[in-house]
Amino acid sequence: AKVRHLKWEVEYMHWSPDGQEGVVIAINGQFPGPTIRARAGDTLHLQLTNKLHTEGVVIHWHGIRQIGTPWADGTASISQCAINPGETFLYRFKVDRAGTYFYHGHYGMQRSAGLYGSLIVDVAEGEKEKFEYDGEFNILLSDWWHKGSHEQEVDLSSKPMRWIGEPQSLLVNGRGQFNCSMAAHFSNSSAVQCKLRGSEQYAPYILKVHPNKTYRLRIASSTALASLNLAIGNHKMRVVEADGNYVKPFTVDNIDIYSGDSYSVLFRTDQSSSQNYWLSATVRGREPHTPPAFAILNYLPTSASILPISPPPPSPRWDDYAYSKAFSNKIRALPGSPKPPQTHNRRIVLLNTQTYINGYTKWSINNVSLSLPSTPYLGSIKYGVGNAFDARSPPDRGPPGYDVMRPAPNPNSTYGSGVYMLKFNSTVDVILQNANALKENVSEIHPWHLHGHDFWVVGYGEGEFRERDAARFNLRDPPFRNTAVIYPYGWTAVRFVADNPGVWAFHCHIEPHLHLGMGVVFAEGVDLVQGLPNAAIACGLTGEMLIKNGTH
Ligand SMILES: O=C1O[C@H]([C@@H](O)CO)C(O)=C1O
Repeated sequence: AKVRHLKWEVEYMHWSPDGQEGVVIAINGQFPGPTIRARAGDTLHLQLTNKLHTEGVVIHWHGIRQIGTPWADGTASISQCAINPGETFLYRFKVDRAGTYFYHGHYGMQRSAGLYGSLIVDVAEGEKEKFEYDGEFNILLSDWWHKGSHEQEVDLSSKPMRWIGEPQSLLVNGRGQFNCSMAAHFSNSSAVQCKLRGSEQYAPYILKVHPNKTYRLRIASSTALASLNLAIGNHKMRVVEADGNYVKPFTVDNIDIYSGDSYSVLFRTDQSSSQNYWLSATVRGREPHTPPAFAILNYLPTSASILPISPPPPSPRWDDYAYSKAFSNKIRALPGSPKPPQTHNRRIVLLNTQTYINGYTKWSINNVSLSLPSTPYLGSIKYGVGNAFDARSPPDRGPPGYDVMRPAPNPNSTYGSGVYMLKFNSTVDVILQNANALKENVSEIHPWHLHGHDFWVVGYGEGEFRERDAARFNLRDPPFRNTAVIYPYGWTAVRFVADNPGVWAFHCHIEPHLHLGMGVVFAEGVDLVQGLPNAAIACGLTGEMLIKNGTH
């Protein structure tokens, strides 16, 4: 195993992700940020310098569990103090398991501003993957708005809330087309055909393949909002990995991918090599106002500039939830994967509701809308600093008798910064309970992401979760993941072991929803945390503590 040294500078730059110029948060002048490639067991030693002139920054390593390094999780107000302009922070952590991961900003809405990139961990030297392939590609999916992220933050925090709406474009590896479509000739919209030379910042990503080979396609979604369906025209995909864990392989025409998810699929280049093919991503779960994203599967020696002659692959209707649920249900752990404990110590039901606080629109969990404290939890809990956050734990259940099928009779909630204190090494069930939003007959998809752990996705259900539903949990081959979706008016049950000392966010990965309070905070074994760097706690009340102790 190696120590990999990286030096990154984060700064705004002009960029045209979709043909219209805006500003993005770039890393070392790149958008998306550089792809990190390491081997399982390696340590990343990453010096991050904040070159944003007037705002802090942090980066979260999505899917990396940060075992023993909770201060490196990159969550502002939770694991560390935001890195101030001009400052350099050292992220040092182990990538302990091969898989497809990514990284992104976790402060305000910096992910929406384009702060993201891929993190690929190969198997350790001398080890073999559990499946074979001749080559691989990596795709990071995202969505893009023409309105800047700061204005979006203001819109969301206004009274009444101004919703950000649907993205203008979907991006594949940071590339999309807004002013034109590569598939205009197949569509009945007024889109004009793109005339691209290939050198544009928004030219499509090209996957160059040789015929009759097997390729691994790594896919991760860093979208701020959009749930997606991804397909490769005329090609089937065999799903082999989800969120850094092997799954029992299964073959499909297309996959659903929610924000925070990652997958590996294998595909065989068994089609005519005199043509190229579409790779497309379309919106699911929200009425689409965003055209599909395209990349080109280019069969060599055919020229990449020859557009596919077949229409883009069909995608399911945006509101065909049965289709999505069928896909979710196909995802099972590969035999030999970690098995869930057969019993639990605590069951927490998290009711997801859209609410008001003094007329401001919020998202709330058990009627509490997460409001992050100015002193990061990890330091304040470790050092027992008082009054850093709400001392009262948030509730383990929503209001009794709540009707998840209807708008709440009383839609008001309150702010909170309390923490779910989990007993170290205990087994925790969390039931994510969806409900009707503020408007009648509206309930949306929310992909929930857990930091510091993987969980077993042990069940999905419709309507309100009842204790007897637990008898149907899949404790035999549930997938081990870090992100799980809740479907409209449904519930999703996950189980995990609280065995990683630290303070961990668990939240909806839709960035505007998190910004509006849709998350909770778990803490376990914080007294066991070692080696908290001063730079991670040098703000707020822990910063004052450092000064008093003369360590500063
Ligand atoms: O948080 C959200 O707000 C809007 C809508 O509910 C109010 O405009 C929407 O679709 C969300 O996901």
